[in-house]
Parts: sequence; structure tokens; C-alpha cells
Amino acid sequence: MSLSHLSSSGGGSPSSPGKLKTEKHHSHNPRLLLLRLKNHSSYSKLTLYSLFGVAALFLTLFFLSPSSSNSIASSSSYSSYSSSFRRSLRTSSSSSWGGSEWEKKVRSSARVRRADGLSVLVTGAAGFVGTHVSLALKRRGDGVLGLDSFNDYYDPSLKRSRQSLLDRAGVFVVEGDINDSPLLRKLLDVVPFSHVAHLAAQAGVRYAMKNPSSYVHSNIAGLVSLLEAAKSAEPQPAVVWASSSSVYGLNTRVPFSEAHRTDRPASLYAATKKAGEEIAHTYNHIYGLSITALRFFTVYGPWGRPDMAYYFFTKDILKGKPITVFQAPDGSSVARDFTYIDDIVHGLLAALDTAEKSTGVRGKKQGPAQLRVYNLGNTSPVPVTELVSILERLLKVKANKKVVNMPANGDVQFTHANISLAQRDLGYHPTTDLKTGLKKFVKWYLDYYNPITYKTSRSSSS
Ligand SMILES: O=C(O)[C@H]1O[C@H](OP(=O)(O)OP(=O)(O)OC[C@H]2O[C@@H](n3ccc(=O)[nH]c3=O)[C@H](O)[C@@H]2O)[C@H](O)[C@@H](O)[C@@H]1O
Repeated sequence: MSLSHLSSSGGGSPSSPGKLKTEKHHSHNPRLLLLRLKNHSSYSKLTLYSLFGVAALFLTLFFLSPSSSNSIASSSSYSSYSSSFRRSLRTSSSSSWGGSEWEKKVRSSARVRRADGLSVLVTGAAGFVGTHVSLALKRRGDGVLGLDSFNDYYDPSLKRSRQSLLDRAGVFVVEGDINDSPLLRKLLDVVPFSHVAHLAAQAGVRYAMKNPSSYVHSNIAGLVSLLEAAKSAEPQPAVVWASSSSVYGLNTRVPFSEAHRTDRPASLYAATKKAGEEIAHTYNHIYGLSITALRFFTVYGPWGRPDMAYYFFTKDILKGKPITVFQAPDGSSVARDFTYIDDIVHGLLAALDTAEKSTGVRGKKQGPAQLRVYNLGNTSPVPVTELVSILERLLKVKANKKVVNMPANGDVQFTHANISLAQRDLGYHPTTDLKTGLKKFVKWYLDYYNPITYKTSRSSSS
């Protein structure tokens, strides 16, 4: 239940708008409000009791939380705490941490099990890319600790399923927000991480018009909070983080190279990722943090993100619902350099493996540190119309397509990565074409959701 919902639910019965109005007028007098409520229906009493209940729960949780004493110490960390608290309320999840049992789990998850292995803090570990990266690191014997806020930007039950997968692989995911500075400090204190794979972010290009502040919260404030913790840690970890192909914005030179302009973002999402790259520069420059930004190009695959077109197209095609396919104003299709998750994981692990150590000691730079930016794309753009045709063939269902001109929603018409830099420095060689990758995605999707509609449509068409 959201706080806004709570605040709007106080007062009289929903079926008596007149009474509601009067109560609003006197709502500044709590005694009068109490008296009025006493004479009201049981519905009103219930509402009042639940309000008191939630307030009591809020206070209890606040004072019991291990981070509350730290949080009260400074007003900025207090506001970080309360914002993460609000977020966890919204997701009706608990984000308690601390204690010897908890520290034991943290250490055990982060324990390195191969010679010269890495110990990596993966933020956004229950996210799409975060899950795959955590599993791949764990498989090769690296120590991995996850951090995730489990927010409700998309179905949190999918994140919980990914968490179960991670749990079975021995990866513990701490529940918390990257803006919770005391928590970050604690994690970096308990484990001397060699690397941070920072994948927690507010993703999605078009959603930025609906909820702009969530982008500032996660992609700007959250990144600063993470880098602050990293620069003060002993040792300073090397940071590899997810930037985005969207930073190329209105760039028309193709394929997109790291040397091209990125100062014309087309969406707030892109602007926050671009700002992240500049923020990374300052932390590298002042504190000697080794930082690598990876510009991902429309990553897709099993365990993917339900807010992305390939995912919800699959869902809607199976349900027989119409899908909206964007086209450019001149009638040409929009296209994306769709990149398969396994290729991205290889690129990211190579970025971790080639990251040099940060140079700062006790928050002071001791010498120049590595600062890198790489495109991780597939180098082969595919029109969205073709994406739909592939899905139709794989699902054996015809899509109900509505082709419309691309709305002014922050989307760009075309993306295409030049990956020669990543090829040279990371040995990055994507190997999965869209058809092969979507086949794996569809197989996973049908397995995961086992949709009745799909079974019905197959049996009726055969
Ligand atoms: O490469 C990136 O940097 C970005 O890739 C994706 O963003 P996007 O490429 O817009 O991916 P989708 O939202 O899945 O859209 C894919 C294509 O489908 C099109 N589309 C989307 C939605 C829709 O209803 N119809 C439609 O034709 C879009 O215009 C786009 O060309 C991710 O959502 C971003 O988080 C990520 O940072």
C-alpha cells in the first residue's frame, strides 16, 4: 500500500461524499475527528484503527532497524533511509539488515572459491542482467553478494523467482536500496570487495515521462551514494556499471562509436545515464576510483524485463491482444541493435577481469586510475517489424499489429553499435543473432508462465 493511498483513504465512507467534505474542513482538529468517527460506521472505525496500526508499525520498524541509529546521525543519511523505507513500503517488503547471522550469510556468499577469484558486490542482483551476471560469476568460483530493492517497477514476483534461482546457486541477495548509505558502508566494511558490478538502476526509456523522479533517485542519487561508499572503502573496489546505448540520443552517425557525441539525449532516462558517465569521471578524477561504463544495447533473453517490447509483445500476441508497432514518420521501421544476454554477460565479466585496481587509499587518490567506456551491442540492427515476425513464427500465432508513428516519448529511431573498442580490450565477440536468442527467450517464457492461452491456441490450430 502506498503512502499516497494511505493519506487519501482517511475520513468518511466512500459512499458519502458530502460527509467527506465536512470532515475535510475539520480535519485539522484530531479530537473532533475522533468524536465524529466514533459515531460513524464500522468502516470508518476500521479505517482509523488501520491508520493507527500502520503508524505504530512504521515507528516500531523505524526504531528497531539496525540502521536507524546511524541514520538519525545525519540528516542526509536520514533522508536516504526514509526514502528507502518508503520504497520498501511501496513494495510491501522488509529491508532489515545487520546482526551476526546476517553478516555470516554476507561473508559466505562473497567468499572466493578459486585462485585469484574476484569478490563482487552486484547491485540490482535480482534484475535481469544482475541475475545472469551473478550466476556466471558464482559458476566460475568468484565470490558474489547481491543487493536489490525489489521495487515494483515491474512484477516483483519475477524478481523473487530470480532470487530463488540465485539462492539455490549460493548467492545471497541483501534487500535494500542503493541510496541507503549506512547499508552500503556496512557491506563494504564486512567484505573487502575487489569489484562492484553496479547494475541497479531505473530502466526503461518511455517510463521516464511517467515517473521522472525515480530516474533521479536511482540513476543519479543512487549512483552517487554507491560511488561515495566505494571511494571510502578499504580497499576501494573497481566499479563496472551499466550505462546505455540511449546516451547516443539524436546522434545520426552510424554505427555508434564511443568517440561520437553523447550530449543530445532524447529522454530523461538517457540524460540520467549520460550524467552517470560524467559523475563517474569526477569520482575517478578526485578519488582514484577505477570505473568502467558499459553501454548496453537493448539487452534481451530468458528472465528478461517485462517492460521491454520483445517481452510484452510475446505476452500480448499469446493473449490475442493488439500490439503497437512504432514506425518512423517517413514510414520506415524503427530498429534496434538487440543484444543477447549471454553476450552481455561475457562482455561484463571481461570488463571485471580487465579492470585495474582503484588507486585511492582512505578516500585519497594516490595516482591516476582507469576510466573506460565501451559499447556492448550486437552490431546488427533489426527492424521492430522483423522482431514481431520472428515472434509470430516462434509462437505460431499471428500478431494483431497496430502500426503507428513513433510518439514523442523519448524513443530514438535507430541504434547500431560499433564494438571495435570492446573487441580490442575485452575480447568481446557477440555470437547470438536475434532469431536464436528469441528462440531461447520464448522457450523460457512458455516454461515460466505455462500460459493456458498458448496451449489452447496450439491445440485449436493443430
Ligand atoms: O539500449 C538501451 O540502452 C535501452 O534498451 C531498452 O530500450 P529500448 O531499446 O527502447 O527497448 P524496448 O523498450 O524494448 O523497445 C524496443 C523497440 O520497440 C519499439 N516499441 C516499443 C514499444 C511499443 O509498444 N512498440 C514499439 O514498437 C521501440 O520504439 C524500440 O524501437 C531498455 O528498455 C533500456 O532500459 C535500455 O537502456
